[in-house]
Amino acid sequence: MAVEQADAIIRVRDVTVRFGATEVLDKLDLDVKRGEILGFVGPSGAGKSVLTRTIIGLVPKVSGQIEVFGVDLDAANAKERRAVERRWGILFQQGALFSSLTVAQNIQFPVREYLKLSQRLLDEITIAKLGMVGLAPEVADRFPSELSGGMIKRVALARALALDPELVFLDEPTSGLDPIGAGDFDELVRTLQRTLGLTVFMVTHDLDSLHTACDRIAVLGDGKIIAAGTMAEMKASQHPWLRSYFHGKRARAVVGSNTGVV
Ligand SMILES: Nc1ncnc2c1ncn2[C@@H]1O[C@H](COP(=O)(O)OP(=O)(O)OP(=O)(O)O)[C@@H](O)[C@H]1O
Repeated sequence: MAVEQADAIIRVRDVTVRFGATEVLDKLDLDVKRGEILGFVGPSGAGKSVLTRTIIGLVPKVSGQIEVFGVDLDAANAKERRAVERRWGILFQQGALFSSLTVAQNIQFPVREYLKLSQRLLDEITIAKLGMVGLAPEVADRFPSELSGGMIKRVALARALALDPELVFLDEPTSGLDPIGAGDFDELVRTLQRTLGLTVFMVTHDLDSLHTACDRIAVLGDGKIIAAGTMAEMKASQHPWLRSYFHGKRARAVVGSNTGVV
């Protein structure tokens, strides 16, 4: 395998996705590198969730190729595909916990799907994952309706980490959280990425997250990646959408708060 390919955990090439006559992704190319947190931004409705869902196989593409961990997911047989899926974790928008299951049952759900383990071991894994995301063991027996929004996000992250993935997809993980809760969550993602060596693909609208958590940013517009690079590169871009996003009123507020300037 070429070095270049080995370093791209996700490799998207020439991917087109349509719903009826509407083309959402148009021959899109994107690499997500090993060990990075990639922030994926773009206007509302641009297709960020669609790309995420296409990569994980929930949305069919018209054409193009997607490799994850060097495996072409179209060419893979069911067993090979399952082996790839076993190596990633997903936190969907809104947390998406099963409301009729306890926190423990939610976290154990993906583990049961792939592994046959004793209940004792499953309970140990649950407590360990809750600890990783900063939650006490007592939370295990609660139902999602008994949790705050921030706790739901943390439990959803614990579930995404249940199988010790190398790659995690986070779809707007800080949406609905207050700025302090969102900041804490960004810090948690950053710490986990560093300590576990995770690669993170994060769809976000949160400028704070882009500043504090992401190594690189990719911007989606008109069905393609219109820019990809560091925050400094995004800020230097003359592209109109990037200029208004990274230099607009909200962006100035974020930069101000990051530097302690009010
Ligand atoms: N299953 C579907 N059937 C038809 N159209 C769809 C489907 N899923 C998404 N779309 C359309 O694809 C476009 C992109 O949607 P998507 O949810 O990916 O946007 P997004 O960039 O994630 O937006 P947001 O930032 O608001 O979450 C939208 O126009 C949406 O209506």
